[in-house]
Amino acid sequence: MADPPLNIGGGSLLIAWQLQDKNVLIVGGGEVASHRIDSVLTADAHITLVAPVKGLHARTKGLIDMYPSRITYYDRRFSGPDEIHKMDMVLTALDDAKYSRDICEMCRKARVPVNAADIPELCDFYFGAQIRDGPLQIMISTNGNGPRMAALMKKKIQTALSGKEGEAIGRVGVLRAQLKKRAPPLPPSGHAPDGGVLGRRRMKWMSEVCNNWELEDLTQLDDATITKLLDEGWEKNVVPTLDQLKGRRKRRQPVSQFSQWLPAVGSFALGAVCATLVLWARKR
Ligand SMILES: C[C@@]1(CC(=O)O)c2cc3[nH]c(cc4nc(cc5[nH]c(cc(n2)[C@H]1CCC(=O)O)[C@@](C)(CC(=O)O)[C@@H]5CCC(=O)O)C(CC(=O)O)=C4CCC(=O)O)c(CCC(=O)O)c3CC(=O)O
Ligand SMILES: NC(=O)C1=CN([C@@H]2O[C@H](COP(=O)(O)OP(=O)(O)OC[C@H]3O[C@@H](n4cnc5c(N)ncnc54)[C@H](O)[C@@H]3O)[C@@H](O)[C@H]2O)C=CC1
Repeated sequence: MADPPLNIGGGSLLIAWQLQDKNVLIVGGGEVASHRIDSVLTADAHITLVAPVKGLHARTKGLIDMYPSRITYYDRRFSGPDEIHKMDMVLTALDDAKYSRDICEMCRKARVPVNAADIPELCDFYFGAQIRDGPLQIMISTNGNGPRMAALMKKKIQTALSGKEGEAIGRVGVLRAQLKKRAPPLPPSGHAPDGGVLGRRRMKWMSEVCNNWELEDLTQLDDATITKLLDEGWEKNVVPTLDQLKGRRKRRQPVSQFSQWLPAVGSFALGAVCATLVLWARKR
């Protein structure tokens, strides 16, 4: 095994926090709060939003109207620690740093994780620039150094993506779920009778499918093709290609312009050499 790195530390923990059906309190209703609402709704949590109506940004207003069953809105100022206790997370986006500070303190006492958009040093976690394509979620963080730089890095990364990744990953998710049904990770007893041999074979096979298949081919994994891949691949312990599964001949590699013209150019050159030799021989 490789040695552990020497200069470890100085970063933050990058995790995909599961918030389904959890309660998130957002204090403040400006533009920053509106983007917090987007992020929290994407994670399927329930939002309690506390902000006086006169300070609401149009975007925030729109979201409150659009998702009445997912956002419980209170037209008032934050009222105190009682608002925090039942929360799984608190986000403040206020124009009043003193207030943000007080709320952070209350959260710390109640051991509720908190992010204050205007006070990085009091945040338990930071937001980042996000790229989302279905199940693919990429977060770019500069760890508080340059939020605008995170937005610029996002644009760079976006240009490197084809747009097919989310769909391909979604289909891999369905394949994995079907495979786990055929070869369950653990029996109800919680103890693998074969010492984990099946589990290791399952993971190796799954990794090989991801490694060997083109992204484009993975997007073609409809339900019927998944069943076929499991029958003819997993059950026989091989990883067939999409072409093999569909009974197609291997697709030809695209030929370059040059190799396409090579035979014609070659024949012409050979003809020219022969003609020159004949003429030269006649002259002599
Ligand atoms: C620490 C952090 C806390 C947190 O918010 O979690 C934080 C803090 C602060 N941001 C401030 C300003 C700006 N923030 C942005 C933009 C974004 N800020 C985001 C995250 C974070 N911002 C966290 C660190 C993330 C990291 O380091 O990677 C992004 C990535 C995600 C998001 O907010 O959802 C989102 C881009 C998303 C996208 O475009 O995709 C822009 C540019 C713009 O709006 O285009 C500016 C103006 C230019 C500038 O200052 O750089 C100020 C006021 C500073 C002041 O008053 O001078 C503070 C407070 C302070 O630093 O004191
Ligand atoms: N982290 C980030 O990405 C960024 C953070 N910021 C910071 O985020 C904060 C919010 O920015 P904006 O949304 O543009 O501000 P904003 O001024 O548009 O909104 C502030 C909101 O807080 C509400 N508010 C004020 N006191 C309140 C209280 N006691 N209880 C409930 N609600 C209250 C106001 O009614 C308003 O809705 C600012 O401090 C700003 O400096 C700004 C840009 C980016």
